[in-house]
Amino acid sequence: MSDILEKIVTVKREEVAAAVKKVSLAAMRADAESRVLTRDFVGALRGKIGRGQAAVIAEVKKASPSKGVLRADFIPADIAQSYAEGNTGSGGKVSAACLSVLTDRQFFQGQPDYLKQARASCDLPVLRKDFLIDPYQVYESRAMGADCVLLIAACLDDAQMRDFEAIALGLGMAVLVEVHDGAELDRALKLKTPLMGINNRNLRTFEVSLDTTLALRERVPPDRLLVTESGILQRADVARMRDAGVHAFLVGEAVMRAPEPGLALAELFA
Ligand SMILES: O=C(O)c1ccccc1NCC(=O)[C@H](O)[C@H](O)COP(=O)(O)O
Repeated sequence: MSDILEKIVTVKREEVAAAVKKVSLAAMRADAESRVLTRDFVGALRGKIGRGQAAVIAEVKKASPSKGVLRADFIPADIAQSYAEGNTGSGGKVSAACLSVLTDRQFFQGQPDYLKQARASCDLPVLRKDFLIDPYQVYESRAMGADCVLLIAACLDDAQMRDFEAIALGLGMAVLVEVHDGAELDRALKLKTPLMGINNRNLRTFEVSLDTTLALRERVPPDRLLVTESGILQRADVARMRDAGVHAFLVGEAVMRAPEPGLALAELFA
């Protein structure tokens, strides 16, 4: 595990230990199980692709470890609405299929309330973007309203990925499993989820290369839905991915830095 991941995981263990003291695992589980209405994350992505449109998971991210603060006027509800409404780029109307909301406080300046605010402001399914290392956080994700959780292969062993996936699916959530290399992809393909995220950002060096997706894409079977993550900054990046048969995107920085995120989305995916 890289230095930054090591630090993040250490903080997450501390956060979980503190959270369990306030709300027990049993109480968090009961809260999660009482929230039965999830929005269909996979269906939203497949729907866009079926209509020949880009399937975009648009991110609500105030800051990141690699780039610092991305946006000073950070109002999650407004940003989410802007993504959901979309805009008309030169190629027609474009809107997001889903949202991704950073809930990590220490490294991304996020918080669970941002997810709640973003979800309440629109009808898009929402990914909780955080570093899950304990089952407690999977229940917590549903309790805060998430429709999908992220499982990062670099942070989890096979048994954890399988167990966390089972909990998430049992709660009606989708699972986006994230990989960065072939060994992680092989492990991820043992899961049931169709959502395979290939992160173009090396979490150790922060170096971003779209070649990561291009190198791994042929190893993703056709029954899975490949999501290319990170580093999609300009229309040429989108075109490169489309030429390679990749139609689902997780995009943060490019749209978060723009004055009007929905307009930036439309221009990027026109
Ligand atoms: O964004 C970071 O600096 C980062 C650092 C360490 C671990 C994860 C990190 N980002 C999480 C993400 O996966 C991105 O927010 C997401 O893929 C969007 O990426 P981008 O479009 O490049 O903002």
